Amino acid sequence: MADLQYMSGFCNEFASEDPRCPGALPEGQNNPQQCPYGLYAEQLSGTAFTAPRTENQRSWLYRIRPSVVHKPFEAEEPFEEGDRGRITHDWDSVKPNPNQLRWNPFDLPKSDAKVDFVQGMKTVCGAGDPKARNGIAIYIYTCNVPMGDKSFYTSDGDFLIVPQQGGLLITTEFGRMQVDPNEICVIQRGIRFSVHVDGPSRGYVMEVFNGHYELPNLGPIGANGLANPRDFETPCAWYEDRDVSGYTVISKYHGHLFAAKQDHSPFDVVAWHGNYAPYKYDLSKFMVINCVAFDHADPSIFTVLTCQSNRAGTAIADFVVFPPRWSVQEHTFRPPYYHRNCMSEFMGLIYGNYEAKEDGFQPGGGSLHSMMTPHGPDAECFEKASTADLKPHKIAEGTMAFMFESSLSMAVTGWANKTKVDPDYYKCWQPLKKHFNPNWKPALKDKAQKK
Ligand SMILES: O=C(O)Cc1cc(O)ccc1O
Ligand SMILES: [Fe+2]
Repeated sequence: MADLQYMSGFCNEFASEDPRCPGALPEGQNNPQQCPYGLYAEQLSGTAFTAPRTENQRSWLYRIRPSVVHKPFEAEEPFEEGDRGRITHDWDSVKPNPNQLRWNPFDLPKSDAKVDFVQGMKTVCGAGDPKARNGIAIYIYTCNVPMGDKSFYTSDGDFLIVPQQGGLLITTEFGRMQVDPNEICVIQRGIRFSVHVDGPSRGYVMEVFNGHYELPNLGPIGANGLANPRDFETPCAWYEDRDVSGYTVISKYHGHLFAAKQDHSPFDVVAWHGNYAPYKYDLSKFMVINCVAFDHADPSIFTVLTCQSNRAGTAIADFVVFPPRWSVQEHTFRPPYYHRNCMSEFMGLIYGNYEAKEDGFQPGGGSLHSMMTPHGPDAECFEKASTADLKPHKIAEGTMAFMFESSLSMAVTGWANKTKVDPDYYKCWQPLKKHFNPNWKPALKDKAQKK
């Protein structure tokens, strides 16, 4: 395992030099007539030049060759026959499907197939258009071989990657990071990266076509809590000076893949500074807040990262986790409530199970409860939790479920409509019994509880 170095903090103004080239960052200016070590200066803008200072994101990269040294991009051939559209933002070629959807674990590549991260990425659902810079896409990747002399970037948005099986050693222009299951990383628009895996690997990706992921406001929670800024880790500069004939750079542009050849590795950034840089985060560091009196708090208390729309408090995308925690509420139905939401909820499971559906929802699978589609605990969960002894319980131990929640109404792709869909999902709610009793009277115990 490579010795990887990180810098701590969320979206800081970082400055990093590969230790092999001390002084590679120009002093006091960005564009000296000649950069130290004969490097080229290149700016990578993550916001408009004129974005307010509090939102402005850009980095300066000092590299062996500028990124522009490549042959023209050409449309990538589909990986397999009939595979065209595995990455797509065409939401209109498939009939809408408002049903509750659950996917069994997505298949890992067969052992005799060689599939890398980019080849194994497929769009599950999404909405909007990267051309208009408004929308999101959710992908599943399954792969089993490193990308080798190939790198990838998306011109369309920022990637939030959630590995579920198999660690990812990700080389980026800013340095290298190891991202294992129960960790996540964000790689922003334009940043080239190459994923190394050691075996069968699977995970989830959410891409936002506008804005950037940020930490949620904490409001009355105060100055600390949830995902704390210092627990985010950004790689330190690392470069390779490697001439390679036929190195491939893949670009996702307007939802299509394009490949360009160049004769060197793009990971030739010797030093960089700025606040537009990839980062990773270990979900076990999330400082969980939960209800300690009564009632079920909305899952927004578990928000790790959010990408806001222009409407105050309404997210284009929230990344929410359901970590191990104590459940202590009194006279309360403790699991998630029954729900119809003006947001869309895609859920995934990294390991273990999920409180509201202990069976059927499996690690490496997924579920989608679309806008206003009813959902909630399955019948078994309802019966158990309605009569459970309400002592303090540690819940979700050894589990990590998560949710990508969006104010956009997402469409499901043709691939996802016919792959690993659990046709019986709806059945988990059918046994929910009628408990209505028009002659019901409050029990003495209930009155006492409410005092
Ligand atoms: O399981 C879900 O649907 C996600 C969810 C969890 C929760 O605690 C409350 C509401 C909600 O939608
Ligand atoms: Fe929900």
